[in-house]
Amino acid sequence: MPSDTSALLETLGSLEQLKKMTERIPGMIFQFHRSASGRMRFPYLAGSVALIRGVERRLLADDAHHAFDRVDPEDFPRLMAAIERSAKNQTPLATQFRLRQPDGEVHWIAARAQPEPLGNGTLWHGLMLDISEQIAYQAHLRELSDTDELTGLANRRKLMCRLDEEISLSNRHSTPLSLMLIDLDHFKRINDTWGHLQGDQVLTELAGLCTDALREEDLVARLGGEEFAIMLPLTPLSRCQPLAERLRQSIAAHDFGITQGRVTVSIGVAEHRVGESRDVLIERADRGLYAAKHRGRNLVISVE
Ligand SMILES: Nc1nc2c(ncn2[C@@H]2O[C@H](COP(=O)(O)OP(=O)(O)OP(=O)(O)O)[C@@H](O)[C@H]2O)c(=O)[nH]1
Repeated sequence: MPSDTSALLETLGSLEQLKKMTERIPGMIFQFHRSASGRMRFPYLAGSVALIRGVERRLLADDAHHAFDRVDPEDFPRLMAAIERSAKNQTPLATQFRLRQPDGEVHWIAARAQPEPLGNGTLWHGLMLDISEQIAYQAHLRELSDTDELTGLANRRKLMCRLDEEISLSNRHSTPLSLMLIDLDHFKRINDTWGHLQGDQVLTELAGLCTDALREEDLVARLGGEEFAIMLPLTPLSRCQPLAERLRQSIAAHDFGITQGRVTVSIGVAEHRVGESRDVLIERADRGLYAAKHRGRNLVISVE
């Protein structure tokens, strides 16, 4: 066989191998072009068809909007800004966005690409990867780090974050925001009499009672030990006080599986004052709680 024929066969072989490989990679390699007039297209696109299902590649070679139309509207401006920045500064494009599939399924895509200035615009060479699993895993980790293991309620960290958000809304719009601090009475005695496992059961049931008593917008959290907190957005003290009172009564009446009436709580309540810091709000609610304990427990005390 003449050597130029064998070289040609070798080249065809490696092209075939390259084609096979790009079809099997769990993502896409691409060239993306944006002209000086803003026209966008994918002159080259190879890889997993699952990434942009239902859009013909030859259409994308002519107009990238067939793919961009699928980008979540919340992510679209960020994606365009990243492209603009990369073209302007000639720095690598690195971004992620949600892409909707024809069946409504949403995938998170990470795109990385190197820009190359051309006379009539910019050509990027890059790859896209489906990172939905990593994003879901990160969300799961975040959920774990925000959750109290025993009761499944939000933990202190989560409460503090949400309080900061709600306080800033309350400051901006002068909307009411209330906070209850709840502490089990003589919980040590419950543990000592019935054992730690039964104590845990009481904490879990109490968490359920608090959650059942409130609206979805309210946040019930376990601060640690036998102390809980409830944040009530858009709720003034005049509404929070009777809610706390009702909750106190329902807990005192609940059968926890140990002698009825043995489980009670003390509750301190305070309403956020515009401009007040998170710590001061907590400190005022805590003062109410302390007073409730001091005056004999199984009480709700509001601090004006
Ligand atoms: N079962 C169980 N007990 C806990 C947990 N965390 C803290 N405790 C117990 O909660 C009890 C809290 O006791 P204290 O701080 O003395 O308060 P108290 O007995 O509730 O008394 P007052 O608050 O003054 O009414 C301690 O016995 C802790 O061991 C937990 O996760 N599970």
